[in-house]
Amino acid sequence: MSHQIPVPADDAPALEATGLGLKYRRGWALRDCDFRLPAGRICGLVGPNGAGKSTLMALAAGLLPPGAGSVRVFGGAPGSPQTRGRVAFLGQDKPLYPRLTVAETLRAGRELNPGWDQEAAERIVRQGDLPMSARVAGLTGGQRTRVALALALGKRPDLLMLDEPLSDVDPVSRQELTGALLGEAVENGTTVLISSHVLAELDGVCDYVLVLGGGRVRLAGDVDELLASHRLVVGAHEGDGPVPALAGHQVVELRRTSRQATALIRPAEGDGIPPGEDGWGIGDGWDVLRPTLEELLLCYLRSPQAPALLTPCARPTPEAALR
Ligand SMILES: Nc1ncnc2c1ncn2[C@@H]1O[C@H](COP(=O)(O)OP(=O)(O)OP(=O)(O)O)[C@@H](O)[C@H]1O
Repeated sequence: MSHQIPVPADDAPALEATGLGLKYRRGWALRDCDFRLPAGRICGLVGPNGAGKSTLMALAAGLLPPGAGSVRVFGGAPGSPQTRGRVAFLGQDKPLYPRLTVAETLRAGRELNPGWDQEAAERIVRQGDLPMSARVAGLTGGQRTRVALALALGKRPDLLMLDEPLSDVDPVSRQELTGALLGEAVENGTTVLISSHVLAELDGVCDYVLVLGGGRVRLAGDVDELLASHRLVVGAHEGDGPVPALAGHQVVELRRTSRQATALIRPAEGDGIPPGEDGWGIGDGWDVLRPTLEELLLCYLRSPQAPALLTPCARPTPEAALR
């Protein structure tokens, strides 16, 4: 089926939040969140339980009104007629009608969504060997997830938000579905925001990350820029005192054994990337390694006190703050 990809009138980011917050009775679920997700990126949303990931997605989907600040979706208000058709959100509960068959579920998707892509939706269902005639009520949790994903992709959204979508899917199907999802996203220029606790699965998949902790943004930006502006350093060091080799750097995390210290560091000032691979000035006897995305994320998750870092493309524009 032909589908015209809506081209934004300007280069509005897929998501832009300024001072975004939401408070429940027990306290702030999300607070003072500033970040920007440019269109076309595959962004991993990471954080410990209760960090605010689902809350952020619900706000961006227009399911909850912000308690403070704002979030814009392609420059518009979440849930508004301007943005509703461009966004698909798959929450953790994956609501489907149990009495409908898979075919009837996809037909409902077609009737409700003007830009419906039947081929894409059927492809996802068929790859799981799911009979179109099967009733949703008789499907396993993983099979329901597949149907829910087919519905979300069939909508051909410009922004696809997936809240731990594959938690009940077996490892082989998980890998296959991730590949299919990304294939569709890259082909259509879809922006994807995907939350997951499986950090290894985000490596090689995401080109952007957003890390939340305690309802606040801890880390946000382009994966290559973030990896380039951090180093894992490993060297001999005894005792609990300061590690002289790390002076002049921002230490995100420092772990010690009796004879060795391992640290994730970044430049002390701003977000500058030291010039060249040997520009870190750590000194002889230390291994200076580029971290993997999983290592970088784990270090930030283990060190909630580390100062937040947003790469330049992840910072909201000054105009956004005035809206
Ligand atoms: N409906 C609600 N009523 C009251 N508090 C809520 C509600 N939903 C979420 N919260 C609280 O808001 C905070 C953020 O929750 P949220 O579900 O957004 O976190 P999360 O990062 O998605 O967690 P998880 O990884 O466990 O899914 C938590 O402290 C949670 O207890």
